[in-house]
Amino acid sequence: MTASVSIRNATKTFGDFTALDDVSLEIAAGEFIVLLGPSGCGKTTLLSLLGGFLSPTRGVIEINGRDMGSVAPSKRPTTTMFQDYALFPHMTLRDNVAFGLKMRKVGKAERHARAEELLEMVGLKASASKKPHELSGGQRQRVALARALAVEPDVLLLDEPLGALDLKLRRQMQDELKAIQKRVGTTFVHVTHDQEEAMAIADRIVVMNSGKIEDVGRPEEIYMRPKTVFSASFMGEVNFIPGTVDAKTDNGIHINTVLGAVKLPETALADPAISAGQKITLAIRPEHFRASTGAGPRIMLGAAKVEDGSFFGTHHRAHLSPADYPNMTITAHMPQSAMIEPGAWIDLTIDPSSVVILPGHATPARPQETVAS
Ligand SMILES: Nc1ncnc2c1ncn2[C@@H]1O[C@H](COP(=O)(O)OP(=O)(O)OP(=O)(O)O)[C@@H](O)[C@H]1O
Repeated sequence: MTASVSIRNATKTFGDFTALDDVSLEIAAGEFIVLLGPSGCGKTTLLSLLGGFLSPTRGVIEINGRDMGSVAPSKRPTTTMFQDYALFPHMTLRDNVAFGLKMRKVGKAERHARAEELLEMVGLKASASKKPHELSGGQRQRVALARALAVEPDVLLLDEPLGALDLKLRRQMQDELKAIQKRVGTTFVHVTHDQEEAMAIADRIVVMNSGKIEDVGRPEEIYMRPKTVFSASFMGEVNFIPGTVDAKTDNGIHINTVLGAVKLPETALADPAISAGQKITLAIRPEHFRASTGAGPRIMLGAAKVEDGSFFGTHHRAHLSPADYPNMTITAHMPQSAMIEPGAWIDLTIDPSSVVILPGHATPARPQETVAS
């Protein structure tokens, strides 16, 4: 009913193009893994290697410790649910869900009982005798999920299964998908380019870029402690401040930035190997700025001028230009009570524990908007 997955040094080339480049990943039995990344980063290629629709050019795929190298897709303990989960239009929902069991020669009474059980789980038992055209998009998607689970795969592979749904339904289905996964305990590997979806459903998110894994972690780890500039910018909004490591001491990491010198705790390093003299980027989420001094440890980033601001109820969202580097735009969430008027000057401070020191320089000085739709 559930299985661990081991991907070791998997590479997939198409001619001289490398779609997947030396990817390794361990997935625990019963985990909900989300492969997240922009179009063309290799998510579907990786899923296809797991399902057996593609063979790796190099590397090994194991499911529950068994090498899948010579195992055909139909013989693998996996089922793939594609975005265009075509249900059979002439069949009832019951027969759609029972179809895989029929192919496996399971008797009618047993497969119908199992189909009804699964339809009940997805909230559609009362509609078992309906045909797919009588359903909404979300309901059809639930039938497709029940159908995929009917054959009891150890690993369910989902390729943008919610991509065809409108935003509201998609959010609702994300909650349902997560609840169902926890109930059945099957290992889910789910592909999406929607970072909110990844945050909502994943036990762990795998951030991919140009055929490589950039970052792996729980949603809060990826958001709060990203490992790379790409990962930080793909997951929500972030400000990048370029700098250089001046010195690493027992007392902290001394950094020169375009906004002045700062000292940060060692825990701020995304990679402990970052060393003195190296180019780095400070990543700061908009909600981690403070408008002025207050309780607790903080570092000053100097004065900044308010360019514009909007009131969001819980906070102001302001665009600021630092006095020391006016070409940079910083996006900051300021308290409700802050005086956010264009032209006003405020002191920018941050809690040092919220800053991440990333290796390398990010090219844009402007904050990265969320990439996902
Ligand atoms: N059969 C193929 N032949 C040649 N190139 C391919 C083939 N399949 C995929 N690619 C290329 O490999 C890269 C990765 O494709 P893949 O479908 O894995 O991306 P993806 O991350 O799933 O993107 P999307 O979100 O758009 O589906 C792309 O540049 C794609 O054009």
